This record gives sequence, structure tokens and C-alpha cells, in this order.
Amino acid sequence: MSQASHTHTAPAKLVIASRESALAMWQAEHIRDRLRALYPETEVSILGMTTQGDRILDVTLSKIGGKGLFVKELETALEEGRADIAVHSLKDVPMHLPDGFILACIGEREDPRDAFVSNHHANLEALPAGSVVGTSSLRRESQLRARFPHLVIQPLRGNVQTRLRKLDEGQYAAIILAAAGLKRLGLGDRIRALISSDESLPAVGQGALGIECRADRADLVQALAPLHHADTAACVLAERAMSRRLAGSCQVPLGGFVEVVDGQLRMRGFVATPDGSRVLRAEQAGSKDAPEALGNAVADALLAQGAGEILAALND
Ligand SMILES: NCc1[nH]cc(CCC(=O)O)c1CC(=O)O
Repeated sequence: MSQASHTHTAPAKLVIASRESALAMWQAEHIRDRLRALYPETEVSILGMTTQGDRILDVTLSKIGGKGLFVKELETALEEGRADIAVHSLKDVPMHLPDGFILACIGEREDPRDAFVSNHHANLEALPAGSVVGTSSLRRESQLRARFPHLVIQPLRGNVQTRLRKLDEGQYAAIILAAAGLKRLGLGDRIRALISSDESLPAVGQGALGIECRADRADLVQALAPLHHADTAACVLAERAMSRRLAGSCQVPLGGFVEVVDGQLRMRGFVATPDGSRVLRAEQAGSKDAPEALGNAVADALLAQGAGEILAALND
């Protein structure tokens, strides 16, 4: 029996709300299995649901309302008591949660890097001029354009399997996906090259799982505590503070990534124009005890370099 179960308790029944994509289901099942192992007496089940973000696939997310579209239906299920917790890729969780909801728990981070996926090429450097690279992330696009102006970036939406199918159909020479999603789905062998964080700074929260519940469910915060990973939480709280100060929940070419180095947080952030012609960068160290102060400081350093102008131009 694990040590945690001596000091933590869970309700007799726990329902996990999840999107129905394969990745979301893997993540929900992962949390379900960990909860079952911690609390053998608790009946843990998954309520799968399709969100608006999953249904609308033909326009870029930024035009239709952003990240909130992936979590709203799940929050409604929590609100109505049809589910107790919602498991999310933290990357998809808006910077401002609606009143009455909290992140109860942040799980240990998987590989945070972006991955290069291609059937014919070994890495970005090997792509001939004019090659089409698929990504709908302004963050990935701006960093690619800055480094490889000879490549052609084309939108690519859909869940991980859909994106791989579009690559296999020959519409793209290569695509960029999060390594974490591929590894979780057992598709790590599709990764031809991992892109270092110096070359493609990851998205805020990339690779980490966030578990959301109603703010009045202190019982669940306590039950989930054994799944909480303090170092990951410090990193992603700093990242989310940076993003919040810069952009709220709008989709912008922005990256933020924190690592624990020698017991301290080391943070890097960037804001760019979508075409990669201007890339502002900031880097700073800070204490694990004050992650949000670090995130705010890096945001301020970017604002001092002119990030505000870039962000204002995007909202025109
Ligand atoms: N935007 C969709 C999304 N949300 C989370 C992941 C991957 C898993 C993660 O970052 O935790 C992905 C797919 C991708 O970016 O390739």
C-alpha cells in the first residue's frame, strides 16, 4: 500500500470528465489508474465528451475563441455535478479559469519539447527550400520562419492522429507536434528529431497535465495531492503568469519555458511577430517559492523590449 493512502482519502465515487480524443482519453485513463492504485475503495470512472474545440476543425482556433473551447463543456459537467474532476493538457487550459474553478493538481511533466515528424526527412535542417511544414501554432510558425525563411508553413489542425494522417497523405513534407502527446500515445517512433528548447521554445504548460475541479471541492484537492508534482507546478505557474501578463488567453506567437536548474527556476520567454521578423527574448532565474513573480518579471522584460506593440498589432 502506498504511503499516501495513509494520510489521504477519496470519495467513494470519482468521475473524471475528459475530451474524447485519443490523447485526452489516454491522459484521463492514466489519472484514473493512478487514483485506483491510490484508493482501491474508490470507484473511478471516465465521462467522455466532445467539446466545441473538437468539433470545429476548419478555422484556426484563434479566430473562434481559443483554448476555452476545449474546456468549457468539461467545466459545465463539473458545475452540474456530473463529474468531479477534469483532466487537461495544461497547454490547452486558459490562463484565467472561470470563477468557481481551480487547478487542483499539476502532474509531473512529460518531455516538453516540440518534435519534428516526417516520412522523408531527418530534421528541419534537411528540408529543401519550399518544403511545406504543417503547424497551426503561431508560436511554432514564428520560430520556424525566423530560422528557416525558405520553408513554407501551412496550417494543420485536428487531433494528433488526424495530423499524422495528413502528413502520411503527402500534404506536408513534415509536421511539428508536441513530443509529449506522441510519446503518451505510443507514437514516439514517429519522432524523427526532437527540437531543442533553444530552437523551439515550448508552449506554456506543454507536456504537463492539469486537473481542474470546482473551487469548493477541498476534498478533491486533498485526494489529488499525491499526484501533484511540486517542481512541475512551480515551472508551469511561472509560465502561466508570464502568458497571463502578456496576452491573457488570446492565441499569440509566444513561448515560455521554465526548468529547475540547481534548485532554482530558470525561465526563458519569447514574443514574436507571426512572420518571425522580430523575435524578443528574455531569460531570468528565480526562486521556486515565487514562480509567479518570475513569470511576471520575464513578461515585464519582454514588454520593456516592445512586446506590447507586437501584441497590439495582432489584435487589430
Ligand atoms: N494543441 C493540442 C495539444 N494539446 C496538448 C498537446 C500535446 C501534449 C502536451 O503538450 O501536453 C497537443 C498536441 C500538440 O501540440 O502536438
